[in-house]
Amino acid sequence: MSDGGDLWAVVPAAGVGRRFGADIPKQYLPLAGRRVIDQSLAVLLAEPRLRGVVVALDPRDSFWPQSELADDPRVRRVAGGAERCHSVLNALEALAEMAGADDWVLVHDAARPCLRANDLARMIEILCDDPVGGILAVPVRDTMKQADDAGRIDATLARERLWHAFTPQMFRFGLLREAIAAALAAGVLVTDEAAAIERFGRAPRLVEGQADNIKITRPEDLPLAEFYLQQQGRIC
Ligand SMILES: Nc1ccn([C@@H]2O[C@H](COP(=O)(O)OP(=O)(O)OP(=O)(O)O)[C@@H](O)[C@H]2O)c(=O)n1
Ligand SMILES: C[C@](O)(CO)[C@H](O)COP(=O)(O)O
Repeated sequence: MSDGGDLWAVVPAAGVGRRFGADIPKQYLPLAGRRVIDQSLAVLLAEPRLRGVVVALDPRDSFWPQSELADDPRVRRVAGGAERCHSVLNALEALAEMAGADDWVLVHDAARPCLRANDLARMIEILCDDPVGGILAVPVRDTMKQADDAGRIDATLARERLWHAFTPQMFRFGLLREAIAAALAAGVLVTDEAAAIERFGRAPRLVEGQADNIKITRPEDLPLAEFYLQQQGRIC
């Protein structure tokens, strides 16, 4: 990296895919000739500045050994935790043996296989000189409503300042490890890394990316991801 620090990745992949409802965890479903997780890892490992990846897996995971990247020397595995934030912290603790406090870490969901290499490269170039770090994100396009407890509209939000937070989310290793540990110690189960950084009074940068960097969450997301990967010419 331009400042002399190294770049690492953490991939949370220990989820069970409850909302997807498949008979195997969604990160192991077939997608465009590979598996979801291998699509996501392949984009990261193709980034020449990346030193290594720590993948957080369910300790009961029996699917990982079949991954085409399981034997890649740049990939280490660690046990995930009950929630995504626990999995990320476990991976950061494992990374502590290799990463310095000022190294950069980007956290990318295994369930986001459509990340574009040029979005990743541009995000790294923009953030590597940033004093805080930031996230890949997309501005909201629809009018956004806030619901009351009865399922009725109780506010229309000013959408000009609303963004969808995606991954990767990229921060300095020391700051990120401390921020997530502090959030968990306070009982705050942050759903993304930026929320932990915000709790520290820092303002992560929003880096606009492509809207096709979707997270595979529900069944209808898989054919959409297949279409997006076809559009990107990434069908194997
Ligand atoms: N305890 C957990 C939960 C989730 N994840 C990972 O975090 C990413 C985003 O999480 P999500 O889409 O919520 O995945 P699941 O938790 O599997 O989905 P669900 O909530 O529907 O069970 C996924 O790559 C998932 O594997 C993780 O590493 N550890
Ligand atoms: C990290 C994330 O993908 C950013 O949008 C999202 O918060 C993950 O949420 P999930 O409920 O763990 O899928």
